[in-house]
Amino acid sequence: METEMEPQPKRGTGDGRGSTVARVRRPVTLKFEDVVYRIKTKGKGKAKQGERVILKGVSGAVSPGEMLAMLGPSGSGKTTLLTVLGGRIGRTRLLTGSITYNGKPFTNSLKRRTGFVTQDDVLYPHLTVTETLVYTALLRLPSTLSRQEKTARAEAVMAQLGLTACRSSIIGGPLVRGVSGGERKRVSIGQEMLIDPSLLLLDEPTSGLDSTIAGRIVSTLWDLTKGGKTVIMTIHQPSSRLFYMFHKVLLLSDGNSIYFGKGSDAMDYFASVGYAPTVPMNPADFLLDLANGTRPLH
Ligand SMILES: Nc1ncnc2c1ncn2[C@@H]1O[C@H](COP(=O)(O)OP(=O)(O)OP(=O)(O)O)[C@@H](O)[C@H]1O
Repeated sequence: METEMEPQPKRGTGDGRGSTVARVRRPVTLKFEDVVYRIKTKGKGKAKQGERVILKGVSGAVSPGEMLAMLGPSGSGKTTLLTVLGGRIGRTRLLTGSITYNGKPFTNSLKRRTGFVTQDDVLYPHLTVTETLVYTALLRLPSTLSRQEKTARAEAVMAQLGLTACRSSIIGGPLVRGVSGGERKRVSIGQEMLIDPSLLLLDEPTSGLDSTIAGRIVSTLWDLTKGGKTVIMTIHQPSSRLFYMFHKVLLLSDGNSIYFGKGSDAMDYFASVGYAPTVPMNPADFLLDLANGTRPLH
């Protein structure tokens, strides 16, 4: 049976986190073109069922070694697009356009190499960080690997994500205090890292975290791209430091893509079409103002 395991990452030095030097064995180039997604809506009373267009012809591409951030106001379609790109919405008449992974449609083999971190983590509050990752490894990794190999994989992921210091702390929840929000998010990312995904999608991995912790998480994800992973995330309001870490940015406004390209080119592009801030500002804030239909500072 084929396993999806990659070589173990080498342990890093310095901050206790491992550096991701293992290359992805089967990198993924994702291209999406003119993606339209509709949902069915209920009419009031005797009114017939209608449809609402959530994504209105969105296009883009992301290559191995790149991190794509999807930005936009609340309700603009970021999570929906992430879910579509993660192969979690089946092809029906309601989803049209072309979405290819290395030139092919989403397959079961790709599903095994795809990690998806949802916005709301589902973790057991009474398990420790180590228990959470070891149990996930035992459940998710192929039976061709021994228990010892699976445990070693969990250990490697903990080192890679800087979780060693809190390895014996419980996760916690609303009623019982446990690890911090940033650590908790890293445990969720770790659960997906166990399968060593070629394609990693994350819904709001920094929401609710302060900018320093958010920065650490995005840096960790940036490190992952160096091994050839393809990383896509939705993000609400990144600081300018984070914004410039993204290789590509997709700005959504009411289901329309109003910018797709390098983060570092976004300001020049909008200046060239007549939209430039009159004082220096965080480019992400500027783009969100534009996506909200507010011309900043006017
Ligand atoms: N299954 C569904 N049923 C009803 N409405 C839906 C469904 N899926 C998405 N929507 C609507 O589509 C729009 C886009 O939702 P989506 O969650 O993708 O936005 P978002 O940009 O991720 O928002 P947020 O930043 O608030 O998470 C919203 O208006 C949402 O209510």
